[in-house]
Amino acid sequence: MRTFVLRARAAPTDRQKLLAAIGQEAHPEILAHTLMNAIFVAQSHRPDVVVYLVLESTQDFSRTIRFEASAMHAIGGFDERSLLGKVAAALDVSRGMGKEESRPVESGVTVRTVAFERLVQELAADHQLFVMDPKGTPIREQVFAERPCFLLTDHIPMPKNTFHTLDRLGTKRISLGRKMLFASQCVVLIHHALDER
Ligand SMILES: C[S@@+](CC[C@H](N)C(=O)[O-])C[C@H]1O[C@@H](n2cnc3c(N)ncnc32)[C@H](O)[C@@H]1O
Repeated sequence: MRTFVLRARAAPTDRQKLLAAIGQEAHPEILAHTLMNAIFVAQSHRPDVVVYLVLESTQDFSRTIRFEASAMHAIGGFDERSLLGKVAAALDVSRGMGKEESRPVESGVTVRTVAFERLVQELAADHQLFVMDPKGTPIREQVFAERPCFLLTDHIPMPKNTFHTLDRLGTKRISLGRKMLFASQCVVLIHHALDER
């Protein structure tokens, strides 16, 4: 199983704002590109993938949307409109939720009002955590266990405090080279590195 967590710090948790922001400063298209490259391959999809999108531009609570590829009956198209449509549908379902509630959206998709750091603490229980960082250990030198989980951000970096939490959880820093890439490009290279083993 491969797990990806995208911390989308600029992504609005309001459907209208999310969709209106496509191509604007918040760049919610990053969510669609990351989902697309995590789940889809040509003419098929990868069943062994879970993706968490954590949307943090909010008036109340972060929204964490979990996509489990093997449980999704209607994955739909891989274009931005379809993928952001799935995100928007989850945001609609999450309206009015209190802190740390969870609701099903459709088969394989759930939404929670859980924050990034809490999510990562939960994942640490049964995943090997990696935070993507151009200055980390080259991915080819890293040994992977059964359940690696890769942590990424949108265009806004992880706050410094988060690294203290991640260090406490034993998170390792992994590099895909010195060039700064999009999160979605990292996902492709991570899949490739694991596919080759
Ligand atoms: C566009 S980058 C984030 C850029 C952000 N301004 C920053 O300084 O972190 C998106 C995500 O990809 C990761 N990333 C980008 N290039 C990488 C590389 N060469 N190796 C490992 N991770 C990388 C970043 O760590 C981040 O999680």
